Amino acid sequence: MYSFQNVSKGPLQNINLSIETGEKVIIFGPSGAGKSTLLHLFNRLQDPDSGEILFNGKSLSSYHIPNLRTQAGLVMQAPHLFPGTVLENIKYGPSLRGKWREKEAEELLSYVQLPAEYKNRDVNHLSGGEQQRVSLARTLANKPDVLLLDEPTSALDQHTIEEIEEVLECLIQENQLTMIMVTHNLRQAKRLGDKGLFLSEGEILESGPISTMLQNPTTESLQSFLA
Ligand SMILES: Nc1ncnc2c1ncn2[C@@H]1O[C@H](COP(=O)(O)OP(=O)(O)OP(=O)(O)O)[C@@H](O)[C@H]1O
Repeated sequence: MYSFQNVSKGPLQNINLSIETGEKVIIFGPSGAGKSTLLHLFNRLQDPDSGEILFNGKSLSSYHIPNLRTQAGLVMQAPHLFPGTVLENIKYGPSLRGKWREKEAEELLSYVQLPAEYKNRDVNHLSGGEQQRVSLARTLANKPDVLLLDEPTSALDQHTIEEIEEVLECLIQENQLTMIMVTHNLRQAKRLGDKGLFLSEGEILESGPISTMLQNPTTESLQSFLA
């Protein structure tokens, strides 16, 4: 699905990686390693300084950016909702493309485990966890193939983190999404991911099955990061 060939950008040096359809990839590592920069390359929030990225066999730079961002939807740490109701936020993307059916609202809300009557609520009156669910529903409304998650639960309390993780697990499985997530939460990495990329000072120092990486790190850098 994705192939990075000698990609450099800002802090990132010579990144080579491949991600297959349906994989659940965790990007983790110390603060400032370049994790967000790497995530932003997947839907062209940033473009490489050098090297090439292929998406489904075609150069990422040849994609029409709005179409690409519909296919590869990003959910950020703090939900960026615009003022208005839950429904207005959710239907915005598909309405622009003339692809909105009113009955989808309830389905989307049920995916993120919010009651149907929430559709008429003002987003400014929702809790942080509820806003993050609406943010997820808004991304899902575009029917993405890839979900890009940038520390989606870091602003939430433990109970809400677990609820959002459950939502993510279900919707990724039901919609057979490819997930690429940056997280500092290693328990979350193990719960939601199957492949890990350990990034330090702009380089991928270790990759493989996430549970193996966390249990038996092979590089000294990962060992000391986990210690
Ligand atoms: N285009 C760029 N050119 C030069 N430096 C950059 C560029 N983009 C980001 N940086 C710098 O690279 C460093 C890594 O940024 P990034 O946000 O990707 O790290 P991170 O691993 O996500 O960090 P954190 O865990 O703290 O969020 C930062 O110091 C940032 O200022």
